[in-house]
Amino acid sequence: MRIKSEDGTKEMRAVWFEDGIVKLIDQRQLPANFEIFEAKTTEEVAYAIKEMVVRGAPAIGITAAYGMAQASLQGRNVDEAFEILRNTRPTAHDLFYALRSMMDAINSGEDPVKKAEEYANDIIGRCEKIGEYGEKLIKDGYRILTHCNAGALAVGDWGTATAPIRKAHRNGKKIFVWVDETRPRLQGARLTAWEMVQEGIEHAIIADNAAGYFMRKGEIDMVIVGADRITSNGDVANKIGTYEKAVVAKENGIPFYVAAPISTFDFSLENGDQIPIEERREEEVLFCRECRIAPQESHARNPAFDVTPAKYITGIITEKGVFKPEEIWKLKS
Ligand SMILES: CSC[C@@H](O)[C@@H](O)C(=O)COP(=O)(O)O
Repeated sequence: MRIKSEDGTKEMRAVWFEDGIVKLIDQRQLPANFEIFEAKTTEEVAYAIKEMVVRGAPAIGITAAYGMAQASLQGRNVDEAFEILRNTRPTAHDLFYALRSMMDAINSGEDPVKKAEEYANDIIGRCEKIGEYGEKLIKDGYRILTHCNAGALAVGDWGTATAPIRKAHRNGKKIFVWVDETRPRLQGARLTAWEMVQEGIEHAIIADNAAGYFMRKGEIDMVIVGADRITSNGDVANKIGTYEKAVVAKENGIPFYVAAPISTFDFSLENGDQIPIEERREEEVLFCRECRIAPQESHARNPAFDVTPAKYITGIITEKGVFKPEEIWKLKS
């Protein structure tokens, strides 16, 4: 269930650690080019996270875990590495969860490389479980909408929102996936569509503002998205545009599911208003790839995430089962 290399001969994860180097499929380049980015220092790992060479909450966490292992292997001050990596992207909870796990392990004398590898395997294993629980919600013939990329590239393997989709497809259910293009970085059109092609899953890319049209026409049976942070009351931060999909889904009586491992849950926050929302460079909106699409005089705003209130969410698919937002307190350890 890994990602296939460009020539289809090798299977790989979105991120791995080899010879002291953090290696990443450069997600900025897909699907046009398949290139591996090599991060040899903490600063380069931080750059890869910040500039979205790697993106998606669980994959960001795994990259940070390898970054900590690398820093420790290089004899670098791990507190300093922790700070550098912590200040890359503010919304995805997995980043902080991974950094804390690594610091605890390092402080208690565990082998950091082994720990980072265990961390990656654990998160990917959790996502496979999400696939098993989520698959049961998908009926034969379902047409499923997803937003952004919550696939293998966003985790390392399997994905969160795409794990149930992949399992359903593998189990022989006939499914169809509506892929939101996901402006401004086009994670849907570039990355989710690329993964659907790799898996041979029937799909169509739609403009971000087209989902409501298809919902009203009765052409969407369910929505599954990933999450960057989930708070105690079941509010969910995810890629900008998720909120409006959830509201329109509820209006049309379409079930709206969020898929995420427990590493994405932040029980220290009561509700979604407390989640720090990353605001990225205006150029991401003013340009489409290298081409400026807006007048030279215009400015833009670019929040990378929004918060979907719990009341719009039918269920949260985790490695421990499917929970209503008001039930997630049961997952608090
Ligand atoms: C399994 S990934 C879940 C989320 O991280 C994903 O839906 C998302 O919003 C990614 O945002 P990105 O800005 O591409 O890192």
